Amino acid sequence: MYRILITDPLSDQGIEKLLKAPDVEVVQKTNLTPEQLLEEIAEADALLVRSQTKVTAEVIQAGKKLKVIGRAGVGVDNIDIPAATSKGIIVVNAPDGNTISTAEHTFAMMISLARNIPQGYKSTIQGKWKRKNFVGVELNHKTLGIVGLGRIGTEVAKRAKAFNMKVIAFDPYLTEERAQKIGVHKGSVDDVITQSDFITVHTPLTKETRHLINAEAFERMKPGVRIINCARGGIIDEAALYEAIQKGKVAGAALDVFETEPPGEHPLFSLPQVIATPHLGASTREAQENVAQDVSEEILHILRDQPFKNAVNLPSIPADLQEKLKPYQVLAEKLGGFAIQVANGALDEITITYSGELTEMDPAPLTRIILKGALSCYLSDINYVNAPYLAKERGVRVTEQKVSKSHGFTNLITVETKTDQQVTKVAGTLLNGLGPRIVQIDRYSVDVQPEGHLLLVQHNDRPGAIGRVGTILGSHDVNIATMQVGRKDIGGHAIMMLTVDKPVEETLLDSLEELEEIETVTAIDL
Ligand SMILES: NC(=O)c1ccc[n+]([C@@H]2O[C@H](COP(=O)([O-])OP(=O)(O)OC[C@H]3O[C@@H](n4cnc5c(N)ncnc54)[C@H](O)[C@@H]3O)[C@@H](O)[C@H]2O)c1
Ligand SMILES: O=C(O)CC[C@@H](O)C(=O)O
Repeated sequence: MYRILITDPLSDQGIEKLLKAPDVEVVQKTNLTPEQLLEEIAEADALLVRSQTKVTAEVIQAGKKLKVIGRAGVGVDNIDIPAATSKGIIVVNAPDGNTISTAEHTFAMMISLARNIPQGYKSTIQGKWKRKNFVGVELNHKTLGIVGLGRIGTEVAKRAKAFNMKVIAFDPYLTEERAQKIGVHKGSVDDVITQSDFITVHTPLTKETRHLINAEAFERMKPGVRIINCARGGIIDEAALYEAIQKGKVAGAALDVFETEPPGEHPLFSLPQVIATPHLGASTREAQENVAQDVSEEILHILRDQPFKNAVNLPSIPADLQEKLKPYQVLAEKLGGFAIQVANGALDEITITYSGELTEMDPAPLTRIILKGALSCYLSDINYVNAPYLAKERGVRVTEQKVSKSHGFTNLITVETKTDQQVTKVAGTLLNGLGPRIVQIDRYSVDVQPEGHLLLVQHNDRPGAIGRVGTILGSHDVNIATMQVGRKDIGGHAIMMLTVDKPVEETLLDSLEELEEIETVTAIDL
């Protein structure tokens, strides 16, 4: 039974799938204090939040069983992503479900701002009739500058076109082709800042976007410009905005989000040119149902070990690629485990080479699996999410490459490990109908099923060596299931690769290493 803790208000229809799932217990507790949250999270397999709950490193650390954090919405700035990644916890969001609602809210704010609707409403219901105080401006033929032409920015642009506005957009990923398709002018931040009558921001809050709209930007704007922020507080410098409105440079601002939320008695609210809503962009019945539904499905998929798509801390893999890579998963994980166990010393570097048909696809997901297989020999709590992170944290350099030459195999994965003592190379393939095989250990060709308990014996090729190894195994009651021998020259260095029926004890390894012709013996468990 999976325990899913929900700590912000969510649509009941949206979480219906969770409520009905036979393998899930849903615990809904909103308005928890930080101490209560630490207590509740201890037993949870999944945490589901909106933007209110602050999922700090401390909360993540307290989530002993936590596998996934779901955010019913886009922005994940209330979740400590690096802390989740380092603990191997997947963070999923619902990026599409509230796009339209937020774009519509942005538009509602822009029209309200242009026509002084909130101010006019307030005055009218106070019994006044001050028509000349609330003369507005048309959107028709005005220039709208959009910073961030992602999902919401694009929907805002489309609506602006319907209002006959000229749209200039800046987004580092905007191509000329896409701009033309949407019907916007691709510009620089400077173009947006200097040419717009209305400016709306639709980026996440990042190091680059924090105070992107600041005092210096306000200086360069057209007099009478109007500003809208329905993305994240902090993209606009609120103190600079206050100054710019006071000076008459900015005619007004419509804010749905604030540097601190809730903003309390903010100085901006003393200005009649400022209109505000309490982070309502995504607050529609439809959006809340969509995001809760999307994220609930993702959480169920993750808990049940099924494919999922919107992980924030794991690259998403297109469905067709997932299908192609699926058969290689076992090979990749076993090969990683095998490679690390035959490598002596402290690991410095892993080079993974993909050959044959694997060169025709993006093998990056397999690299994560190989790293997971390798590092789980030393580290607990490792998974596909944190494997690359933990490798990097431990100073292990990981290189991924593709080469066409596959030594006669349809597909081949070679893992070369470099430690402070040696370089070791192992290669594996997926044999049609037969499953994964290890086919190379250093210079030697082998054909080993990477499964169960294995013994790699490095020795000098002398008559009787194989027999003596067999006798010692027998005397320790260890049955040999399969055995292969590889050598390059008669009487030279050779290897034996044995599959045995039970784990090999340290005392047995010592007895084998006492044999004169034996160089090293390595037990491998897969
Ligand atoms: N007010 C609300 O209730 C509400 C609701 C939903 C989303 N949001 C917020 O709206 C924002 C946009 O959401 P979205 O779904 O469109 O996200 P998105 O990821 O689809 O789009 C964001 C865009 O910003 C661009 N960008 C990033 N850094 C940039 C920079 N320095 N300069 C210019 N562009 C930059 C990206 O390339 C991307 O195209 C997010 O911050 C999200 O959290 C707010
Ligand atoms: O949960 C909310 O209503 C806010 C959502 C919004 O800020 C988001 O980033 O998706």
